[in-house]
Amino acid sequence: MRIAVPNKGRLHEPTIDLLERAGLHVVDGADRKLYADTVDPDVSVLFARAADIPEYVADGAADLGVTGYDQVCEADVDVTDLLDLGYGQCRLVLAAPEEGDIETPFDLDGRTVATEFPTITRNYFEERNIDADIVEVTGATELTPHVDMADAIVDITSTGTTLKVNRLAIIDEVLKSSVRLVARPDVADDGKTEQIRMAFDSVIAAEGKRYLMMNVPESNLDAVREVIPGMGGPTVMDIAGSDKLAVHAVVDERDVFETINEVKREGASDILVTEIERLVE
Ligand SMILES: Nc1ncnc2c1ncn2[C@@H]1O[C@H](COP(=O)(O)OP(=O)(O)OP(=O)(O)O)[C@@H](O)[C@H]1O
Ligand SMILES: O=P(O)(O)OC[C@H]1O[C@H](OP(=O)(O)OP(=O)(O)O)[C@H](O)[C@@H]1O
Ligand SMILES: [Mg+2]
Repeated sequence: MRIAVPNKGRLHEPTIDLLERAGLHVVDGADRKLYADTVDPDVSVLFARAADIPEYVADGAADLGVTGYDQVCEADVDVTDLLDLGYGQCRLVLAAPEEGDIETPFDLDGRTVATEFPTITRNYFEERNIDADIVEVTGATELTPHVDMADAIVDITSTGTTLKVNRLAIIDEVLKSSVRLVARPDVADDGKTEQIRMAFDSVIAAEGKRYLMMNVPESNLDAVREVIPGMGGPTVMDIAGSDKLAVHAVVDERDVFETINEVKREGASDILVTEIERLVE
């Protein structure tokens, strides 16, 4: 099974990090290498541009791919969206100069729109019966309205800083995006694919969770149970030679502070908090 992952850009590092945490450590993935093995002999990695990944998966150069949903839509190929990986969150928006006369998408009838996403943009205007002229650019899209190349743009925004600096206002949201795990349809139901999807899913499930361990006098167990917001209730174990019980629970990171104070009040001691790498439900 070969997974295509971004070779550079903002999605590269978080994707390598995700592979690591999912237990698919990349072996000898030196800079500029095209392929690398992972610790799993059945899984290798292909490094490619984020924009090329959907095509590579559809064509069979890779079986699975990790890339932005915007790139999946733009490529317009037949791949199956298996899992939202949660990072790389951004929006594709239609934007025009703040001081201009464009206030709605319909003001772009007979006008020009520059974008790195011509397919998505064309579909957007066609669905609304707006006859806009699409100009494809490969970067610095935000500049085009200021050099008379376009009347508006369709581009990515997340914090909004780039639009603001370039005095552009959002007219409409075209698409919401985040990074996805995609598969070629013929391997989407494969056992190995499911293993990889589950491994990624377990990493996402563990995010923002902590593992809480403590010792509790047997007589206080019910009171401690009451205050632990853990998933599916805590695990309770006997401690040999002690009248205390070991209580373990998975708790939301934001509840840890409050929970520790409460269980201490109910007689818990030797409290340990650890990070969770993966959580398979
Ligand atoms: N500002 C942003 N915030 C969040 N996600 C973003 C942002 N810009 C891009 N992305 C996501 O990351 C993907 C790849 O963008 P990135 O800029 O890393 O690649 P690239 O532009 O192909 O790389 P490069 O510019 O180095 O050639 C986009 O398709 C989108 O899904
Ligand atoms: O809303 P913001 O937080 O300002 O982000 C938006 C910017 O981020 C992306 O560019 P990137 O930084 O990837 O540079 P690039 O044009 O070289 O790809 C995108 O093309 C926008 O220009
Ligand atoms: Mg970019």
